[in-house]
Amino acid sequence: MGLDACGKTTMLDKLASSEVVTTIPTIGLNIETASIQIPALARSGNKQKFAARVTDTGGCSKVFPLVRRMMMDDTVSGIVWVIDAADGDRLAESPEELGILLPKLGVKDSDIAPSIPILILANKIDLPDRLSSDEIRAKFDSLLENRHSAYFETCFTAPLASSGLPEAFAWLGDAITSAATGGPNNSETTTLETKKPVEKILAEMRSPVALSGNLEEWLLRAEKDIPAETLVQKFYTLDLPSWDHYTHLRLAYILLLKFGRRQGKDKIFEGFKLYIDKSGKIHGKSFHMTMTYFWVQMVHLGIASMGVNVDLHTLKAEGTEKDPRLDDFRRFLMVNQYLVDGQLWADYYSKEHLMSSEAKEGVVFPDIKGLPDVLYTTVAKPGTKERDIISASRTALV
Ligand SMILES: Nc1nc2c(ncn2[C@@H]2O[C@H](COP(=O)(O)OP(=O)(O)OP(=O)(O)O)[C@@H](O)[C@H]2O)c(=O)[nH]1
Ligand SMILES: [Mg+2]
Repeated sequence: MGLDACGKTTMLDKLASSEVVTTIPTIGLNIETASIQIPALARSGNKQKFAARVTDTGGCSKVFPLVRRMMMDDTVSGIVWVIDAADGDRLAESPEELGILLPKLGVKDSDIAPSIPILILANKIDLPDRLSSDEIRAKFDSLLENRHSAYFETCFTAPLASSGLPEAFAWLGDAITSAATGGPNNSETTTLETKKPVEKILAEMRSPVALSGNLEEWLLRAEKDIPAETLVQKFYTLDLPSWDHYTHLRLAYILLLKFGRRQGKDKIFEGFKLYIDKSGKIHGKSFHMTMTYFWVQMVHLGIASMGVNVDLHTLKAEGTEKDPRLDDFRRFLMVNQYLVDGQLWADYYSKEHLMSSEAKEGVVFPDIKGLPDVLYTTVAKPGTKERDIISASRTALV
């Protein structure tokens, strides 16, 4: 459980099928239940499987009364509470909602350590504007005092092995077993610990194995995805099926090709800002100018790398037929595989620089290395990684 848009459905889809599928907000009383099996590490270090029946409730607090009722009738072995670590605006709301729920689980007196273990998952740690673990823990400390709980940092959009989930569910598995057998864990008070360092999760997310896993998922997704024009239409009617890195790149690809560099870039800036402000689906996020510019630049470079019939600076088609076509996103991904790395910005910008208010409100130059230049990319040998090509001259910010 957790507030809306924190990632519950993404997690469930991931655990149920081991692949991330497109999510739309789980609305109202749509309560989904699925069986999951997670490869987890037992406390002993041995590999084990965690199997469970899990219910995804949707984050809307209107469903909470129903959930509470369900929990009283049903057997609840453990609670997984998900937090959007990058949603600073709603961080206070999250423990409040959990606080409303906990007394309904049969334990009214908070100084009795309840036997139901609570797994707190701070999700979306891949996002640069995520809160620190200290900030998050501070909000939950008093609520979880004397309760059997643990805190883990996760990224549901990362491959399962590096998502932090196996370690987190290993803890939950042990905790549930101990609670059932009245073992030593039962009397354990709150242990808010990060079991896997964030740096490790982030490094693993960028490892060749993880990125090739992402690429495989994305290629499958691109094969079955809605047509480009439908996506654009949904973008303008504020009704996209998801708002993730894949969707951002696909929109940038389509808009740059459809309208050319200058107009396409403006449409991306204006459209993304409008979508974040008005769609009502994106909480706690505001438009980030430099980040958007960075990805526009990367997608522009990617299109240029396709060796196609367009002017490389303006992205205007030189022939009558546009090549590549708007629906060639799959080919675009195959040529520009490194773009599945949502942390690519970290090669160019330090987190402090990118997260400064100056960078959010206007475009700033990178502080680690210059952005690559379109012209350099076009002379690169096939197979050369874009990230290896460093432009000596700083790209004009237009
Ligand atoms: N960057 C990033 N995005 C994530 C992560 N986990 C989920 N998301 C995105 O967050 C958005 C919301 O995720 P959902 O799984 O729909 O959230 P939910 O909690 O089910 O939301 P409701 O159904 O509205 O309660 C989607 O666009 C996901 O792709 C993550 O670890 N990192
Ligand atoms: Mg959902």
